[in-house]
Amino acid sequence: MAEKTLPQIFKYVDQNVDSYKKLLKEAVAIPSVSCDAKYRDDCVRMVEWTQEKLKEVGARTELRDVGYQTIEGKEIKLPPVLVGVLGNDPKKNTICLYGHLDVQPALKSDGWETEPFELVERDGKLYGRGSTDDKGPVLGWLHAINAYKGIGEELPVNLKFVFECMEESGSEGLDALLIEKLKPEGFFNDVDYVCISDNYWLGTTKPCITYGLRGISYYFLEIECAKMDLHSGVYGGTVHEAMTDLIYLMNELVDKNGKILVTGMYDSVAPLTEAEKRLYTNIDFDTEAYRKSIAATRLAHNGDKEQILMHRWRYPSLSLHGIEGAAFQPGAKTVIPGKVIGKFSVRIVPNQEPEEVEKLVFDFINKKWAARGSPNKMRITAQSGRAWTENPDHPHYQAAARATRLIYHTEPDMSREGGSIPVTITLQEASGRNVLLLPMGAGDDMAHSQNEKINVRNYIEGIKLFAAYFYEVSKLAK
Ligand SMILES: NCC(=O)N[C@@H](Cc1c[nH]cn1)C(=O)O
Ligand SMILES: [Zn+2]
Ligand SMILES: [Zn+2]
Repeated sequence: MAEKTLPQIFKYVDQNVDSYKKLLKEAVAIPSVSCDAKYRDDCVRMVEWTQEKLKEVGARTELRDVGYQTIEGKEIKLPPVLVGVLGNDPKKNTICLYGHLDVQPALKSDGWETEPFELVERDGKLYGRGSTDDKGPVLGWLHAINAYKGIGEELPVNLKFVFECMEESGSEGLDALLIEKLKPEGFFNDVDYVCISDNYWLGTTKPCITYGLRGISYYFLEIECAKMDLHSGVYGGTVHEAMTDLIYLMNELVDKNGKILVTGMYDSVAPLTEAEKRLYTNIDFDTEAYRKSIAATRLAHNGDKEQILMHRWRYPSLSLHGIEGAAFQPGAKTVIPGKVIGKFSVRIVPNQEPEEVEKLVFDFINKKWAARGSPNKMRITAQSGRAWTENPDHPHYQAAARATRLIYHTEPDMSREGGSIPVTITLQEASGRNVLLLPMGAGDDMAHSQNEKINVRNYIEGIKLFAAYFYEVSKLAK
């Protein structure tokens, strides 16, 4: 590949900004919300739409069936997984790219300034659900491939794709597809590296490359006191209320400083070594900017940088997410909910196994429930995914760092991330190869939140970064 290829690609990308925005607008307009069965057809539509785009860049694609999920006793078909292959030159390195096409729910009434499923450009930012998590990055890969084609240059690597539409809901069916089908079929045989772009820079100016993720153990805690909702003027004072029991249990889980109260939760957390402790000192992270960007009054751990990073990356945290069945709509509704489902999760960390964490939480809740002596019905279920870490001293990381320096003219931080991408460790095990997370978006993109956005700069420079990453990986020894 000629010396001037990358500069030509960068120029091509700059000339095609409008078409990249247009495609992201189309993708965001498909409300592929995976956690709500009523959007299941949109999830399928999103997978099929992406399949067409993958075909347009020349990939061989197939939609793999991953069966059904059970929601409230009903069997619902899971969206298919989009699997693709582009190139099979044995002289070239092969990268397996993973991304997800589903999104978290969003309603304008949640507090969005504009319609969440309509991509809107304002002040150099593209607002819309999925813009940064993860539709922008997935399209970024396709645009980077297209840019090579656009300047008439052969792609310097072979690519394999795994794009799913259930990541935000525990990646149901994906592990089985990878381990029981794709691996035995030889899909990973020629894979040399795995790359995922589904996380963010730590701050807003400095790029990073990510070598660790927390896992997640998500709980549904259901309490039922009656077969229907009740008038509190008629039944209040005469029944043991489900909501009262639920609030009691949820309040037992974590203290006001965020310390998890579930017995044994910290026992198997990997011990902090002196060498690891030193790593946090050099990370470029402005806790005050982080605090201000969310308008929080005060951060935990007195806002100490090292402690904040450690509690995002290497210690478990427990969050209370919501209560299904509670009267959350505006207005003074005087109902006693008949059944409520409390939702909370534990972000789990290296050395903690999901089964072990689930047992600790179940035992703790059962003990508290027995002590409460409530006559109501209680049920707790969980879905979990493991934590992941990788060796950042690998040539793969050096290649990604060279690509990043070329685009952003600065040394990227080697970071870990507090969020979870359950399939990462499965891809690491199935391929036996080095896995790397190459984020496109910035730390203030507000994924999962109101007014999710991606900066135009991150989207466009991210496309160039992906193209440069292909080039750098192509130079690694076979
Ligand atoms: N971008 C990754 C991401 O947001 N992952 C989710 C995964 C999830 C959601 N529910 C269960 N797992 C996350 O919340 O980290
Ligand atoms: Zn994501
Ligand atoms: Zn997400």
